[in-house]
Amino acid sequence: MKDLFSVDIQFLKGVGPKRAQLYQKLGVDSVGSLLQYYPRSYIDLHDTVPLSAAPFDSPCAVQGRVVRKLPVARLSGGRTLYKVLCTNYEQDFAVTFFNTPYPYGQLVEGEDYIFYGKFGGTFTGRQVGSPLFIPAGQPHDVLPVYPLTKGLTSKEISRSVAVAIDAFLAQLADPLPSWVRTQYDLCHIGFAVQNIHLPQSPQAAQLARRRLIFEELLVLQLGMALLKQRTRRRTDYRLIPPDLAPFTAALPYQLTGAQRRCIGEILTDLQRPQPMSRLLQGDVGSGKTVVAAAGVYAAAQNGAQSALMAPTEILAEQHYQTLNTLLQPLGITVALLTGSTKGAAKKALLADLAAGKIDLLVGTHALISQNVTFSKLALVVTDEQHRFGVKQRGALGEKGQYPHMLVMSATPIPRTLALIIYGDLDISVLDEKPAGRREIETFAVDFGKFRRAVAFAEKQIRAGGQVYVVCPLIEDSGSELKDAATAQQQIQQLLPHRRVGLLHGRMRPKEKEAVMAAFKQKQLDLLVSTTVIEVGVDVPDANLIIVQNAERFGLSALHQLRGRVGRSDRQSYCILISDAQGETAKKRLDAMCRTSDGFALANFDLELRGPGDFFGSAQHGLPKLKIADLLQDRMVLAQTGTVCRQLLDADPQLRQNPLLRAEVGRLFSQVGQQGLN
Ligand SMILES: Nc1ncnc2c1ncn2[C@@H]1O[C@H](COP(=O)(O)OP(=O)(O)OP(=O)(O)O)[C@@H](O)[C@H]1O
Repeated sequence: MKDLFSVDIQFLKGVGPKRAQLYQKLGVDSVGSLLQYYPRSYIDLHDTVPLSAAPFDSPCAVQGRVVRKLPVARLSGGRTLYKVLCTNYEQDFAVTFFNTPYPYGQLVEGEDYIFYGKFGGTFTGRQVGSPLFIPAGQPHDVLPVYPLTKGLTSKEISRSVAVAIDAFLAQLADPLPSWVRTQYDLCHIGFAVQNIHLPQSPQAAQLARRRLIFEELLVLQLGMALLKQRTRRRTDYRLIPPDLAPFTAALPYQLTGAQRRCIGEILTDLQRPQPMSRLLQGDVGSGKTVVAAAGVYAAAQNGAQSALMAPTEILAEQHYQTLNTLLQPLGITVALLTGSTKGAAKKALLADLAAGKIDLLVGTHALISQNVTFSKLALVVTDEQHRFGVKQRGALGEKGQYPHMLVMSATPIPRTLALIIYGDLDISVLDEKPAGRREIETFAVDFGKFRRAVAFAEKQIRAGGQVYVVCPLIEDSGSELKDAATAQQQIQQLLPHRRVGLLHGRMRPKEKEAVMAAFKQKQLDLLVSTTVIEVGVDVPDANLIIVQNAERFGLSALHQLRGRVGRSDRQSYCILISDAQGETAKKRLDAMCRTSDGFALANFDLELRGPGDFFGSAQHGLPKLKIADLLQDRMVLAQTGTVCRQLLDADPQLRQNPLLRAEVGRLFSQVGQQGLN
């Protein structure tokens, strides 16, 4: 469809500059992108009902003959009424349009049509306003319904699409090689485009859909594979593996088998001439940080620098503390750069960095700002990559000569999907928790038990533990939801002798850091917080987490929250407080009580909510798909994966498949990856 993407939509008959602006809002700027603007659903006009059976309050299809078109009536307020009298032989009905002469003009007296709309009015005088209609007996009796923007109706889009198909269908070249179509029984692009928009039958629409889904997933996988190839350039930092003995000897614990295996995989990558691109996937609390630290150690032993980017300041600060404690005794200089590093301190830090005096720079996305220059950046680690995505990952990578990249994620995703979502990465999995960890006991209770939960907290604190209380809101908003500030006061009243802290996202970074540090150093017994503590916070002595209004959190958030405890060999507990009666909420809380396996919970979440939230492209920085769904269409993914490999083996840069290559470029331009060379 290459050329059609350069044909401006405004020059399509019936569109013009004003409508073109509306189309822009839908992301449609060319004839090519219009043809890829697929319907959301279809109205099947096969199913007509007799008028007497048509409901008054929901739309349906009724067949009828136009008896008489009444003269145009001018109404008050400048409105115009176009009214047509029809019959379906047992009863008459009226069809009306306000201010829209076009459909009125299309109806012909004496002809039969199928009308689709809401048949209101009275029992004796049924009336349908602005219905969709087609001549009875027309082969296209399935009408597309498009996602709309204000000012553009589904019918208008359908009309523009029909014009585009009439004018350009013959010019459509198929991006899929013919052997792929034959082998996988896929229809030609021309048939697909025509039948996704104007299906001759529901079966034809199905064939079209399948083919377009196949093409889109293939293009996605090709793009990911090309990105991966790009990272397979030569790096300036082919490292010599260091002796890890001093590193492991300095640790306060033994590495788990999984940690050793993952460190091994990373060190092997670091020796290769191509830069590493690796995802380190591990459930909450599995000990990812120390694995990353081993990579940093290896780089530093080779005289090269590392960077670690965290999604929040709290996490950046925490990583800084952990890594500094771990690495500084080994002679490695660690520094922290966040949005709150300012003035002279920042200037000095940046100068040291550029002079190669800093071995590891930890920070937030401040690391990718322009004035940050490394002298020899060999390893880039990003934490919780779903908050960054493909684009930012690339930006940090550009600060060195193809440095090695390690991405840490706690999001449990089935391997087959991880391969797609992180298609540009190799994967290491930490599938073992540190020794001595016990199952976190989880209870779901109602608000009536709040005082008992606080009494239980007191018991844990007395035994040397620490407690989180998580609330969905910061301050009392007048709703019945528990807010953090009120909860802090209540708990302080119930436990006057305990030190109760408050942490929320609206506090200044310095204040947040101070509270977090106080909690870590056990100057606070109990921390009431909003979800700022959701990701990654590590306070090993914390062994109880109480979540208020637990129904307000999704399963993955609850799992992340619970992961804040159970990070030592202390028995840990999670109390989920909720009065919600809803089925889904109850099922979620039940699942939390049943298992603490992140993968099992993720699968259950998918069943409950559908894939939308979990695999939303916004989270992963993947391009937005137009027709395919990564979860529902995962069977197709297996096929496109095979084709992707076959195509690239024969033609690594897709030079012989320029149409496919152009499709890849277009899909990935959304995530800032134009030059997929
Ligand atoms: N092999 C080990 N033995 C004992 N404790 C360990 C081991 N590895 C890591 N830990 C400790 O376990 C805790 C969790 O480690 P870490 O913070 O790296 O987890 P994580 O994988 O980043 O988890 P999350 O995704 O929840 O942040 C830390 O307190 C860390 O010191």
